[in-house]
Amino acid sequence: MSFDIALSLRRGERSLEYAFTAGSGLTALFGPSGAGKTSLLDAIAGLLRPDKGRITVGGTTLFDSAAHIDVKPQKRHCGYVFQDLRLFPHISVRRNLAFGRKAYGGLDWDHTLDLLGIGGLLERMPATLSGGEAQRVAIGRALLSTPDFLLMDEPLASVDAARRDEILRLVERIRDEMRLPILYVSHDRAEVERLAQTIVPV
Ligand SMILES: Nc1ncnc2c1ncn2[C@@H]1O[C@H](COP(=O)(O)OP(=O)(O)OP(=O)(O)O)[C@@H](O)[C@H]1O
Repeated sequence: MSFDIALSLRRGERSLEYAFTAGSGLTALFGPSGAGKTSLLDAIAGLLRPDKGRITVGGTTLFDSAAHIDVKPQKRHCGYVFQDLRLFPHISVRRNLAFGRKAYGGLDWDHTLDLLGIGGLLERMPATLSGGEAQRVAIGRALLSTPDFLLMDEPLASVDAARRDEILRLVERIRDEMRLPILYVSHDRAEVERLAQTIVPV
């Protein structure tokens, strides 16, 4: 089982509830703006504490209020591609990618740069990148930390129509070659139907 989730959390006045299980491959969280997709990703990454419930990813329990389990964010081994990317603006692409990278036993650097087509961007600063380039660097940073699973929050949000298909094909390659559990947020039905093994309406 990739994801086994049953939890409730509060955001301001709102109470959000989630319950689903998903097998291997890519699982899409699909729903309108404000439905609570990002909040769930934050809870799985350990950035937001649920009121109660359970989060199990790839057989590892990350949070279980009944059993008093709450694994620290840095111990969850999660690659998170944020909706707003959050590249560090003051350091080069190379240093952004090196951040959090495993020194030994990590993903192969050259292969990852090749896969993402970002080898030529290493000395650039994030502010000089196009939306699609910045998106690929953010995905690269998440992958190079050699995560146990990936959280991707609308990775096509800052990508123009011409680059859309390129990033979609990239996500398909990551899904098929790396075989990580992936939780992928989108509000685009065609995108979700193309990519996902499991679709979870939120
Ligand atoms: N810091 C906060 N304080 C109070 N309410 C919040 C906060 N962050 C989010 N919310 C509310 O929680 C709900 C879920 O927000 P969330 O960002 O998870 O939705 P989403 O489905 O990811 O939306 P989008 O597709 O627009 O990114 C929304 O109603 C939002 O207004």
